[in-house]
Amino acid sequence: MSNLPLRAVKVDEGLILRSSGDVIDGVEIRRAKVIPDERGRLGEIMRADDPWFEKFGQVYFTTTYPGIVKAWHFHKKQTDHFYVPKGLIKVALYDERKESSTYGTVNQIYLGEHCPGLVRIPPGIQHGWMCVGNEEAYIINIVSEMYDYNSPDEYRTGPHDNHIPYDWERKDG
Ligand SMILES: Cc1cn([C@H]2C[C@H](O)[C@@H](COP(=O)(O)OP(=O)(O)O[C@H]3O[C@@H](C)C(=O)[C@@H](O)[C@H]3O)O2)c(=O)[nH]c1=O
Repeated sequence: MSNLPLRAVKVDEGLILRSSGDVIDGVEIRRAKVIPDERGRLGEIMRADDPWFEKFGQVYFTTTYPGIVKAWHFHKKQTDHFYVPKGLIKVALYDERKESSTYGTVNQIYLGEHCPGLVRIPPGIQHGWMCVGNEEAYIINIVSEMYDYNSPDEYRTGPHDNHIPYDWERKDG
């Protein structure tokens, strides 16, 4: 499948979404507050009175080594919220919900310690990321469901050879 062309759309201060159309219906993206001082940094991620907050399933971290792609995944029940405190990733999303107003749309956004932000991904959206920095990236995922060891809500498609109109190749310029 050939790539869909992506154009830049500013979604919040300092966060540029690249999209083949609109922001995917149900996806939310925002800049996150980081407060530095002479001792280090403190970053807010999510709180119980957050308009995005639905319910608590679990929080976990996962990491990715430079150049590695973790994709494509989607969930039938689970909503994900990604935050990247260390390193840099490009997150790609593809809406393959046939009933969606943004069906067929690709979104891509960079998240990392220099562009702190939170991305909310509802069920049914194909998603994944590539570590594009030169150090291991740390991803915190706040999810609405607990991981079911016997029957994970994880549906996977290979990262490169697939029906999704997006490729992970670096774009030099
Ligand atoms: C989530 C989870 C996984 N695991 C296990 C399953 C597996 O053996 C190992 C690694 O899990 P995964 O292969 O799912 O890890 P990973 O590929 O890093 O998973 C993540 O990928 C990105 C792209 C996403 O979108 C996330 O939703 C998440 O699925 O950890 C747990 O034991 N407990 C958990 O809570």
